Amino acid sequence: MTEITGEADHGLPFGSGDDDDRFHEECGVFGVFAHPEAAALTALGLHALQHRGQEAAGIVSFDGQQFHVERHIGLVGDNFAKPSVIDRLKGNRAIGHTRYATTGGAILRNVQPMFAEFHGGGFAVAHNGNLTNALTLQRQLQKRGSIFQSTSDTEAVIHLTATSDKGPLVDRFIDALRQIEGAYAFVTLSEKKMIGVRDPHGVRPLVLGHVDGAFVLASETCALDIIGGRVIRELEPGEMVIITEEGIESLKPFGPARSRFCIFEFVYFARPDSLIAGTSIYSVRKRIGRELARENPAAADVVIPVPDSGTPAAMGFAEASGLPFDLGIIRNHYVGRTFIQPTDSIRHMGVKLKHNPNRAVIEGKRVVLVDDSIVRGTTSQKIVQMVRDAGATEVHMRIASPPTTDPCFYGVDTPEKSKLIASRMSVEELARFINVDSLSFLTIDGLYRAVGEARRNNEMPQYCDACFTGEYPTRLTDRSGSDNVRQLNLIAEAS
Ligand SMILES: O=P(O)(O)OC[C@H]1O[C@H](OP(=O)(O)OP(=O)(O)O)[C@H](O)[C@@H]1O
Ligand SMILES: NC(=O)CC[C@H](N)C(=O)O
Ligand code: SF4
Ligand SMILES: [Mg+2]
Repeated sequence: MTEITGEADHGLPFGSGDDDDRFHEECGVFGVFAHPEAAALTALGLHALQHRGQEAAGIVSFDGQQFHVERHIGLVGDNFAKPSVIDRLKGNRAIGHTRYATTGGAILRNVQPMFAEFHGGGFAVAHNGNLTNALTLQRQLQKRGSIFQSTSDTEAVIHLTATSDKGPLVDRFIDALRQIEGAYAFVTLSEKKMIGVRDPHGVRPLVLGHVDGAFVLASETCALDIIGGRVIRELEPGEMVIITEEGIESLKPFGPARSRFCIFEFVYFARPDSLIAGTSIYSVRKRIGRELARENPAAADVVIPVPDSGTPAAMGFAEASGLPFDLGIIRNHYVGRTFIQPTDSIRHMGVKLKHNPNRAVIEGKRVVLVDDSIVRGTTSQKIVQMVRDAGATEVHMRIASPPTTDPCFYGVDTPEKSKLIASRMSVEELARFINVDSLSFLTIDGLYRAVGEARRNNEMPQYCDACFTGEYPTRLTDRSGSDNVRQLNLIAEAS
């Protein structure tokens, strides 16, 4: 996992430099406007969004005169639970962020919300997503004199907004958004406004809600639940909402684009108790498991999830196949992510620390193991060995998504293509590698069926599924440009 303090920032446009090659969470954004407990509610909202990013968290508030900024490496609960911290975040409006880095290392100066003093006032920005032309923009801006304070992609938006020749802040922000490519859900705070906006394809989620009559923006509905708030609706792809003392206004600043929401949110990222398009993620995951069982049945005695992420799909699998479901692997919840060090030997040990077999339900059984995805194959290899050592007579692995063959450039930290095991091996080779009696993945159409479509529309896919298909919904300018995108930063830095 990421070494947080004292880490040299590699400055790469993609990937945080994290040497643990999983599909990691992305980021969580939250904001509340015109509520006397704005900072406390934001801390709670971020706590509910902790699963989306555990490296760092930050809150920016505004008290009518001044902005207050608290940004920390580490978990929300470790940094924002103390009343003294919340007391420093004065004001009745606040925005917050939980980060898992995708561009720029996990160091303090990349922690969000980012904040800048513009001509005309302060501007704070919280971003979930990743820009695919950030490095290209950064170079152009630097040639024009911009001095970047971080190595995060998000900062380009601040410079583009600051240097725009348009008039009011909203127009300058829109001007900036029209120049960026990639995926984003932004929540911003200026002296008079809180703005929420989703990219034209709506790759990343953002919901609008309210609590005690105050407007709230959040990545997921679970962040509204924790504060006793209510969902109003999801922002539409390409929609911007502007919240002021006077109320709320909705704009569509971009041309028409097809919705391409991230299908992996259903598979893994979002919390199971969150709703997307009114449907619970938990129920979609169970449907995914049912599809998986229909497509890939297994002659076995028991269905066992790889916790936590494989659990709802395993329940669906058991239901559709008529096999008993049992907790054959117990997960230790006290193995924090930062506890696992980024060396190969200790990474393997990390998996052992996290999962332990429950021999009582495994011994002498033909086991179906269900997990949501195989990224590098480390988890599967270890878990299968564990289950065999605990006395399973056969092990059949069923994966609740198609093979992950391509990296995500939209806000999920993924290993490069060559490290994605499914891009290098056929299913048969992979089955041998992880040492199972059989291995199957859900088909892409099976996944689309589980999210409520008849099948994938191959001409115009309804979702972003690029990590399974290699078909990216936006340009990847930094990757295709002539510049060497892997140029390193000149400074190594400590937080
Ligand atoms: O093939 P690998 O590279 O080993 O990665 C795949 C595993 O990583 C994720 O789980 P993770 O352990 O990160 O978290 P979880 O507890 O939320 O499932 C995912 O759910 C798989 O179980
Ligand atoms: N995972 C994310 O959404 C990260 C947001 C942004 N790209 C960053 O690295 O800070
Ligand atoms: S590439 Fe995969 S993880 Fe990334 S946004 Fe698309 S579907 Fe989601
Ligand atoms: Mg998992």
